[in-house]
Amino acid sequence: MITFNGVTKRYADGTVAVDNLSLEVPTGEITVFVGPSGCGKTTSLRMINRMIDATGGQILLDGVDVKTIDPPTLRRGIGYVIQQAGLFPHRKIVDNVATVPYLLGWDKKKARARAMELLERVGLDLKMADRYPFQLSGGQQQRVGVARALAADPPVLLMDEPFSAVDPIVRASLQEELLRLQSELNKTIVFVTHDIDEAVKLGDRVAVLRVGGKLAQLADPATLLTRPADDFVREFLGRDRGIRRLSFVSGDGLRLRTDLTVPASAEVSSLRGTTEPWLVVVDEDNCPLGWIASKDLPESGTPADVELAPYGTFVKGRDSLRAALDATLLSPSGSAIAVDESGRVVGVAVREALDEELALVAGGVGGVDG
Ligand SMILES: Nc1ncnc2c1ncn2[C@@H]1O[C@H](COP(=O)(O)OP(=O)(O)OP(=O)(O)O)[C@@H](O)[C@H]1O
Repeated sequence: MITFNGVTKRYADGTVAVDNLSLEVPTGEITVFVGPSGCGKTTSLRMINRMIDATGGQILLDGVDVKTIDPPTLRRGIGYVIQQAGLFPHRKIVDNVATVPYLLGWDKKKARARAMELLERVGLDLKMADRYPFQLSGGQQQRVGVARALAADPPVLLMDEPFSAVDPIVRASLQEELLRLQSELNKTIVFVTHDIDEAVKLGDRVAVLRVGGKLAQLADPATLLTRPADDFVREFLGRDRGIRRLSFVSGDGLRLRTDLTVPASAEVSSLRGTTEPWLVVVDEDNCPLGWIASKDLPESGTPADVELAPYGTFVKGRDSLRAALDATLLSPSGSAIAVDESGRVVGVAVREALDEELALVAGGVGGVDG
């Protein structure tokens, strides 16, 4: 565990970048520092590995004041990832990743084997190993940066805006990759970003800082979105925090109907007279093909003869209520199709089911939070 105990950083010119910061970073979790530019996120992060020394208070690593540990020893147990990866341009990728093992005196073969294992782990093609950084895309370089930080298997990982220099799609995949890695590795991660969406996606806990390096709120994402501590946090979270909060509510509570599917090969005469306004047409594997309005059913033949309306799906057992709501908004029927991991229909959440669930969520919030 990392503990900030009344930590202050006053730079030589008098700027107070961090002011009496107290918080705990629990072992094996991702804690995100988020806040506007200049609020002291990077300074706070770098005081952990003593790239910057605090001018007041204490930072404890598993109960030991980091000031009592000499910086090289301290940093051996702390991986560090920065924006644009910060790779050595004149070293091959494999040697970049093996930097710390080399420094630790591992023999070259063992260090390179470890590097190759890590490249694979962060999802890079091993063909990249013998390239130089400039021969990789920004997203690939960022993966190398993560691999390098993990090379000596440090229990703590500091990440300073590691994904902010890549486009939104690559960024989303790097975030997914980090969550996947973390589910295997359980590192203690401190992650700095100015992007609140990234913070609530990645953080087990999110520390919102305000300019002057003061802690505005420390909470898990769902609590942060539901109960922002003050106007500053509320504004920083943005206007759609009610919707975003649904990302943290499972879609599993939705009541599903299983009587609304019809095979594409069905003889429609058997369906005429149905009182259901919309049905899901499925293929022979029970995967959805689209919605059909019962008023559009042909006189004879099959639903396959009709142009089907678009649909949205969510994966039961995995996706959030937000994904289910999104799925309803993609369907003229106003219902969301629930599928299993392989895309087969397991049921339909009709509008009333959504309403019931949303009412429960709103009820669960309770109290007045503005
Ligand atoms: N070496 C320095 N000397 C004086 N002031 C500094 C120094 N480094 C940072 N600062 C100031 O300390 C404050 C906090 O800076 P810091 O880089 O920690 O913020 P940040 O939240 O990481 O910002 P950003 O999101 O823009 O990177 C800022 O006002 C900055 O100008």
